[in-house]
Amino acid sequence: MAIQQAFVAPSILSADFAHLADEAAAVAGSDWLHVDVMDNHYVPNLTLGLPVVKSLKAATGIPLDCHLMIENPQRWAVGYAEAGAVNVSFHAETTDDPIAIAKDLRAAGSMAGLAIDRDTAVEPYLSLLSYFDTVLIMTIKAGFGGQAFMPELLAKVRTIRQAIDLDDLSIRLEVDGGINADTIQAAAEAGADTFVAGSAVFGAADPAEAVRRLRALAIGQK
Ligand SMILES: O=C(CO)[C@H](O)[C@H](O)COP(=O)(O)O
Ligand SMILES: [Fe+2]
Repeated sequence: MAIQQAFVAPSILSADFAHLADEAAAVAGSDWLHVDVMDNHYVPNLTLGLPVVKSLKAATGIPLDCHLMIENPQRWAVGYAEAGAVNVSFHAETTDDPIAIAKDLRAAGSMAGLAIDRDTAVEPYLSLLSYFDTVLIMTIKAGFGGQAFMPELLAKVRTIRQAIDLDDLSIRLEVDGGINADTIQAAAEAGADTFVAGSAVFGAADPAEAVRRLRALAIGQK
């Protein structure tokens, strides 16, 4: 069944980490709140982990979309599901057994997400899609916010969209990196339905308005 509604997921990577509850409240109308977990191993950057996600879960009603940029996701991913995240994405590059992690995530009550980094092809994963509820295509190299969108990576979005539609799968197709008012329409046209935006939301004078504008652009209203 095709997903109809476009989701905008502000990334708290670009928020003020000393005031995360307030920052979440500033984007209360968002569909998901995107939480970038980085371990300084898979990516050369360090952000936050399970204790912060647990506290955020208690502080906001926005469903948490955890993007794990960490090694050894088989050890850690389920904890984020148990902490109440609606979706937990781990990187295909970090495991030899993505199916096992996906099954564990679903069993723990969250959606299972497969994230694909800039330099990774999607074709080897097409046969695994039924184990996943979301696919996150990086439109930058994972690791830092504020990077420029790479339109050539939308070819991967088109490939995944085709596979989802061919098999009538219920999968959210998420794009992450450099999404803003100038790039979101191209991502939507390629087939994305879920849009992560960090600097374009938390760098805006009015983050709530930025979310509304991005959603409207994604559904072609402006
Ligand atoms: O996963 C990420 C970085 O690895 C972030 O979600 C992403 O960078 C969002 O920030 P921006 O919209 O500023 O690019
Ligand atoms: Fe992310």
